[in-house]
Parts: sequence; C-alpha cells; structure tokens
Amino acid sequence: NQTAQIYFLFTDISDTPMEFMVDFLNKAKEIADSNANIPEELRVNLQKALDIACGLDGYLEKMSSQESAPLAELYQKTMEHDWDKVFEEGKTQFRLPKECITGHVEGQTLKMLVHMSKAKRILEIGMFTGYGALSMAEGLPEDGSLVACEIEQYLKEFAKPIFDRSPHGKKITVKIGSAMDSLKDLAAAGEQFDMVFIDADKNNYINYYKFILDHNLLRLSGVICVDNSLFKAKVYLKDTADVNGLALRDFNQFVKSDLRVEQVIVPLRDGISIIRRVPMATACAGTQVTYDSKVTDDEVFRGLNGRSILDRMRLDGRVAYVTGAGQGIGRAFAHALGEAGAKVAVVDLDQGKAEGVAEELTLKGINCIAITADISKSLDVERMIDSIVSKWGAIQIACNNAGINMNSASEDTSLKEWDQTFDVNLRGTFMCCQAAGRVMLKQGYGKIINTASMASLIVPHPQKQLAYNTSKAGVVKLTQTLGTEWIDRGVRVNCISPGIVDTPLIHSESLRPLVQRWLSDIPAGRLALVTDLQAAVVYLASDASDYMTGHNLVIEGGQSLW
Ligand SMILES: C[S@@+](CC[C@H](N)C(=O)[O-])C[C@H]1O[C@@H](n2cnc3c(N)ncnc32)[C@H](O)[C@@H]1O
Repeated sequence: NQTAQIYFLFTDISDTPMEFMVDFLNKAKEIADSNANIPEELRVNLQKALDIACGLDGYLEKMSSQESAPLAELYQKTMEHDWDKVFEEGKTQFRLPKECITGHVEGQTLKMLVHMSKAKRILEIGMFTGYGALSMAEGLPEDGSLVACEIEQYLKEFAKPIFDRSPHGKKITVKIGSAMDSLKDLAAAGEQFDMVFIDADKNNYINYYKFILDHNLLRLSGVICVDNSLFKAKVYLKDTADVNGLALRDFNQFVKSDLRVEQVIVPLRDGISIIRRVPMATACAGTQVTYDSKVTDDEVFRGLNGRSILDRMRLDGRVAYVTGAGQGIGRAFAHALGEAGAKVAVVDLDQGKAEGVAEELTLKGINCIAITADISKSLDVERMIDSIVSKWGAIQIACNNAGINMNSASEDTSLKEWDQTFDVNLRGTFMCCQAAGRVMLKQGYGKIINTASMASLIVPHPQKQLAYNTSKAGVVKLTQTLGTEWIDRGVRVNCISPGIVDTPLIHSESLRPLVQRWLSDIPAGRLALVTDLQAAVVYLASDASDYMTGHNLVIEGGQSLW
C-alpha cells in the first residue's frame, strides 16, 4: 500500500491517535489473516478501516503546500541526528525524542494561522530544533518577529545555521532557560504577542496558559495554539493513567471553562487547540460576572455594541463610490475603503484609469466596478448613482473627490477658467452630494466625504490659484451646510483638506521648482503622501465617526499653522 509506505517514512513510533489506530488495526488484521475461522466480511471491513486510517496522514502530506528548502533541511537534520548520543554525552539535559518535531503538515497549519490572524509578534514555548518556529516565521510579514523559549542551549546552536540560511531566520530570537522564567521576563518588559504556540513540558501547559492570560502577554483578540492537546487519545480514553495525558485532559477542561476565551481542538496529528481571546462583551454575554468594584462595566469596557474600536472602523458590506479615483488621492481612497471591507465603485473621467484601478482592487479581492463619468455633467452624475444603486442596491459612502486646479494671476483669470474650476470642484461636488444624499436620506443612513483643500484655510503661495482656492472654500461651506441640514436624518457630511500632496500633478514643469519653497513652509518637513490620507477617509466613512458632521479634517503636516 503506497500511502502506508509514505506514511511510515515520516515516523517510526506511534505518537498520534491516528497512528495508534493504525497500529491496532494492523494487529487486528494480522490476527484475522492468520485465523481461518474469521468471516471474510470482518476481514474486508478491517482492511477498509485500515486503508482509511493509513491513508490520511500521507494524503495530508501530499496535498499540503510544499515546505521550503530550509524547513526540509531542518526536518532531515533532526531525523538523522543521534539524540540519545548527545544526551549521553551530557550535551542536553533531557533525552529528546525526534518525534517531538512539529513537521510538515503541522508547520504549514501554523504558518496558515499566522497569515490568517495577521500576527506580527509570535511567542513559541518549546522550540526543539526550530521547525515550528521557522514555519511560523515564514508566515510573518517582513517586520514580524518570533520569540522562541527553549531550555536546551544545544538546540539553539543546532537550529542557528539553518535559521541563518533562511530569509526568515532573522525574525527569530531564541531565549534559553526555563520557559516560565522567560515568560516572567517578557511580562516584566511589557511584551505582548498576537499568537502564542505552547509546545513544551505538558505538565506546565496550564501554568503557561494562566500566566499568559493573567499577565496580558496575549493581546486582545490574539490566538493561542497548543500542540498535543489530544495527547495520543489519552485525554478521552477512560483508562488513562499517563501523567501527561491527564495533564492535557485537565488543561483542555480548564480552557473550556475559561470565559475569557473560545477553543476548538483540531484533530490534526496529535491535536492542536486553537484558543481565541474573546472581546469582553462575548466573555460577559449571558453571565452574571461580578467584577472588582474598581471596574466600570459599560460600553467603554465592553466596546460599543461589543465591538472594539478597530472593528467599528470596518466597512464590511457597505457600498462606496469615489470620484476622481483613477489616480492620486482618489485611487488611495478607493483602495483604503476597499481594504476596510466596502464594495467600491471607481469613478473617473478617464475610462482607462477607472478600469485600471478597478483591476487593482479586484486583484486584492475587493468587489468593485469601474464607472466613467464627468461629474460636472448632471446626466453623468445621475447615471453614476443609478448604476451603483442598480448594481448593489444602496450607497452608504459617497466620496466626492474629483477636482481640478489651474494656475493664473487673478488679474488674468479668465471666466472660462473660473467656470471650469467651479463646474467640477463646487457645482460637480454639489450635484454628487445631492444625488447621493437623496439615496442616503431615503435609507436613513449615509456618509458623504468631500475632498476640500488646505487652500480653504490659507492662501497657498507663490503659485496663483484664485479659482481653486475659492472653489475649495465653497466645498467647506457646502459640507458644513449639508452636514447640519441632514444629520438628523442619518446622513453625515464631512470633508478632508489635504495639504500639498506628492502626486504626479505637482511634478509638472511649472510647479516642480516650487517644491523646495513649499517644504520650508511645512513643519512636517515633507509633502503629504496619498497614504497619509487613507485612515481619515476610512474613519469618516465608518460608524466610529457618527457624531462628526460638517467637519473639515485638515491633514497638512502643520502647514496651515505656520
Ligand atoms: C515538543 S518539543 C517542541 C517542538 C517544536 N515546537 C517544533 O516545532 O518542532 C518540546 C520542547 O520543549 C522544550 N522544553 C521542555 N520543557 C521546557 C521548559 N520548562 N522550558 C523551556 N523549554 C522546555 C524541550 O527541550 C523541547 O525542545
């Protein structure tokens, strides 16, 4: 049986419930085969059970993504090493069984959990030769880090050359000593982790777990993974006398009853518990928890409607549009709203640009459509709103960002330039606000975010831009008026006033020489980047800003204050 052969390549000592099951079935099958009185049907059924049990681990190995070359090397080096000899030579304090390595499927599972939980800081308790540590480090972002606690100095040296060969090894710091002492040091230093992997001495699991939660080593909504939580099935077998099995049984029960967390045990290999720290609202739901008298049990403590502040900034299920989204600030707004969970209509005068940004969003898994519209034309504005509503049935977020800027000395400003600027910047913004506002007033909910400008507050110089400055001052007054007129019907209107933003527009031949001059006027010492504005649009689009209306949120590196 080929799958059985693959399976036996990986381990020669039974260590997991499935491996024990295979052993027992093999023995039963042997007995059946050597006994002529056994009914054929029993033999056939035993073989079927054996095929299922035998095939599982090999199949999981084959179907899980391949491990990296350094991980494969680490696995092989661990398997080939003579661990009894190093123990007898006094190089390790304990006799280390090579089977305690996490290995391919579990390593990939941990790496996947790191990705899914977006962990940046990981704590591992019990590193052995570093297979799990390196697997998790591979799932971390470039600036992520992992602290591995290990009692054996020998193992740190064993793992080092392979960590050094991996591009992810630099994320790992090994702390040698008893894990409990290391946890105390980490807590004293105020460290916190997004994910903890407990995989050391089984009798201490409960102490590690309690210490981690009681000393806030796990951040809010962090995850603890625990290896061997099925402990060779001993946690649920009635006749268990094994101390480690009993320790794990108590541990599982303790976690199950702990209101601060939720747990599942995944029956992979020897069992992996995934334990999530729950928000206070979930922890307290349906329970009569009585706190210490110093605790104020209110919405600040539990989170408004049970949602933490970052959850309240999520835009999942909302429909947004952004005008002028083909480039610059509008493109950054479209990405930001999409990343926060909204569906986004990417609106631009230039069809190619709108489609380009929509393609970017699609690649990131954001639901979107591209719409070509000239927002200075009322028919285009109506068509834009109608197509969004017919596609998605609502509009919760309207981001009126499209604008133009032309430079001329005021004595030379033509009426054509004035009208064109006002047609887009003010009349166009008004038409968009009105069309989106009508939909939102009917819904009883909406967030309008207009792009104004620092030019609404100061007169940027030395460039001359009368029409632009005046139109943007108009956008602020439009925002204030609508913001107060519609708030009692659930529609908030705010605007963002960026300072001078580093977009292709300011690299034009006429403006480029002015950059040095502008920089000397900006306390922050640099121009704004479009990414500096993204959090503001998400905040104003979210429930977290519900009490804010008619506001002009100025983001200019302090320029308007000098
Ligand atoms: C099951 S192995 C860890 C496997 C490892 N997580 C991996 O990915 O391959 C357990 C490790 O915990 C270490 N260990 C046991 N007791 C410890 C303690 N009190 N403090 C720190 N490490 C300990 C052992 O030396 C051993 O290397």
